[in-house]
Amino acid sequence: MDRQLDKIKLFVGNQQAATESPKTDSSRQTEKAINHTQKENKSSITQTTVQHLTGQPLSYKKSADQNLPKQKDTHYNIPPPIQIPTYTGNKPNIDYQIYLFSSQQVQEALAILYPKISEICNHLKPQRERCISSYPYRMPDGSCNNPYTGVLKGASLTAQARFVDPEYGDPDNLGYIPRIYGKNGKLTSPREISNVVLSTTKDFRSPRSTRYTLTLVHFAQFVDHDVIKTPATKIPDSTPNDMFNEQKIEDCDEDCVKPKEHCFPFEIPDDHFQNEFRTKCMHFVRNKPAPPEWCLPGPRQQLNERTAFLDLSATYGSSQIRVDELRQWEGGRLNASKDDLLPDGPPVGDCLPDQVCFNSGETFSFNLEKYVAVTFLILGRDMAYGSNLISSKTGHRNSFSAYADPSTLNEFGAAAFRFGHSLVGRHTGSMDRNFKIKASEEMRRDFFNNDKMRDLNIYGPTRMGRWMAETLMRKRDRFISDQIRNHLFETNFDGPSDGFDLASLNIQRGRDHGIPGYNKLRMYCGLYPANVFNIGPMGFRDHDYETVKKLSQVYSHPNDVDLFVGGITEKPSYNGDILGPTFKCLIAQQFQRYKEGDRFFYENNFPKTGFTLDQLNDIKKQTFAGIYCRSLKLKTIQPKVFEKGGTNRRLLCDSIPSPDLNLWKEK
Ligand code: HEM
Ligand SMILES: [Ca+2]
Repeated sequence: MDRQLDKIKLFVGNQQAATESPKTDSSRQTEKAINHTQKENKSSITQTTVQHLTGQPLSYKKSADQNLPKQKDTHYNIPPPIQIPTYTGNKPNIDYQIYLFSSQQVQEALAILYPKISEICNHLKPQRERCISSYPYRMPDGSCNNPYTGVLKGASLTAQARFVDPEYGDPDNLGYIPRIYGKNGKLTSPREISNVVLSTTKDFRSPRSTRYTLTLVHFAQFVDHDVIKTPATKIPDSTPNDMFNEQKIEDCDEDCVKPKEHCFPFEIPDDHFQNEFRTKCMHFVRNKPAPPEWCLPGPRQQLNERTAFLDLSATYGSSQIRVDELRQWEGGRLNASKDDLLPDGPPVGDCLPDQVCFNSGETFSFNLEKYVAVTFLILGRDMAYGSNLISSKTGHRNSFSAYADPSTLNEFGAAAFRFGHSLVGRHTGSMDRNFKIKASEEMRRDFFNNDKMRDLNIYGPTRMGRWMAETLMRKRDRFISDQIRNHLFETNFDGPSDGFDLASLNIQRGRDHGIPGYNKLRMYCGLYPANVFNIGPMGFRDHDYETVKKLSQVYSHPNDVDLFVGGITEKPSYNGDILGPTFKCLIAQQFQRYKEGDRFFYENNFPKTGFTLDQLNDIKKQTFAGIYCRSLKLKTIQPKVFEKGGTNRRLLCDSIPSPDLNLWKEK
């Protein structure tokens, strides 16, 4: 560890620390390499990049000559599903093979040095672990999945990709200023948009789906946490001996007009948020900028802390350190507490100050997942087939392409896959073994609170699992439950609300990331953009009249409509579908990339890294219901847990297939 610290000090220019430490051959080599690169690279990094990368704030006041983001040529062609990476053109003259930093070093260095990315950018272009293409397993940080065209494709701590170029608010479109201007001036406050377009009332709440259960909602959330986690900007601790500590930024709600560096607060109109706890300005911290590809000048990008691959990194962690921490080191098992819950962890997780937090890669662990099943339901039959996402019933099928880029896309994480926020209801509940309600409470008491998971008498995973499998989710529509739209992270349960609004955060997050308007992404998908606020052929073809009227109250031009708002308010493509066409297109393309960009995708027939035919066919027999039975120790469950009704009646768990572990015995 000490040696690693020394190397990291070296990155920040702490020469004294570097000379005092005992040097190994490799650290000498690294030092030499860094000096060499510094010389080589000086000319290729412009002043603009450095300013951009250090996140220098500019005033948010619009200058007189500030032009609106330039409109690019519109096109109606459906783009090719996979973008060929452009790794050839601008590659600076650096021998990347020299940099054999481990993923741990990369993580530690990034943690210390943010937001001073410019300083590390030249040094950290790691060839993480040396790639051996015959190594049969995934690397914990996702590196080396593609040893042919990019060893870091899809790896944790790389920049999120994009469908289309970002549109920020500063004249050079570099991202000092988030997207704050629309066609006719400043964009409306996210909270106002949320109040007008996305709110429920006491008398009107989103209707329930007639088919899909809450298991689908929270499994989709689990998938989301496997493929993306975008870190917020934090202040590195200035104490020289405690460089690993980062401080959360807490005071972003002081000034909405001239916000502090890294802050992007938004105005709150006259509503119940204005009370003794809150000012007129909602706290919001910008997400961390990511080192751009090859450290070349370019607009601000955002990081992904998770591996983009569907590799259960939410359970196992996205780095070697996390994986090692979570293992029992006996019998190939993960750590667990005595009740088979996750093990207790340090008080740094997402839990209340007086609670014992759980320790996991992310969240409660399942062992074998069928991601494909859920994409099928979310995307609908047409899109799932069209995007090569359907698995055959038996047998191998190669889908890997060395040119596919599996990185999670910014528009997917900041907008499209947040569609799940519309499916969330109002309660957390539990059911007894007869699937009768045992208890239920408003969800607002449960944010960061793990009491219900630990309460094995009334709630606990088993009873909550039954409740999720039996309870229908809300329809995906423009109504977001007041539990997350007014009471997110609330602490003052009985007095005036001091909660957040998740819908506003989604809108503001899109602007923080420079996500262009809804129309831009429609055009990317080959769909007609809306030019006027009506539902005719020139207008919002995929919306209903009432919704378009509301959009026109808060946006002065259709091009201004935020992607999250435009997508979440679309009508479903077909009767019975969950999504409308725009989110369907973006999510389908993302999942196609996850599949085709993953050398370890379970159906691939590659010697050494693939499953044998018997193993694969056995995996294909498994269902999520089986995982429910075994993980939650259930007696009965319906065979399709994401759905309810029809012929999908509850069965004894004994009749649901279990994996044959003999197939995995080393011979
Ligand atoms: C009660 C349920 C949920 C709560 C309380 C919740 C809360 C949150 C919060 C607080 C954020 C960060 C907002 C920001 O500042 O940008 C977030 C992000 C996100 N949520 Fe949810 N969410 C829930 C359910 C879901 C579901 C069901 C899905 C998907 C099906 C989903 C998908 C996402 C995605 C993709 C992100 C972006 C993640 C990232 O970039 O790090 N969420 N959610
Ligand atoms: Ca992952």
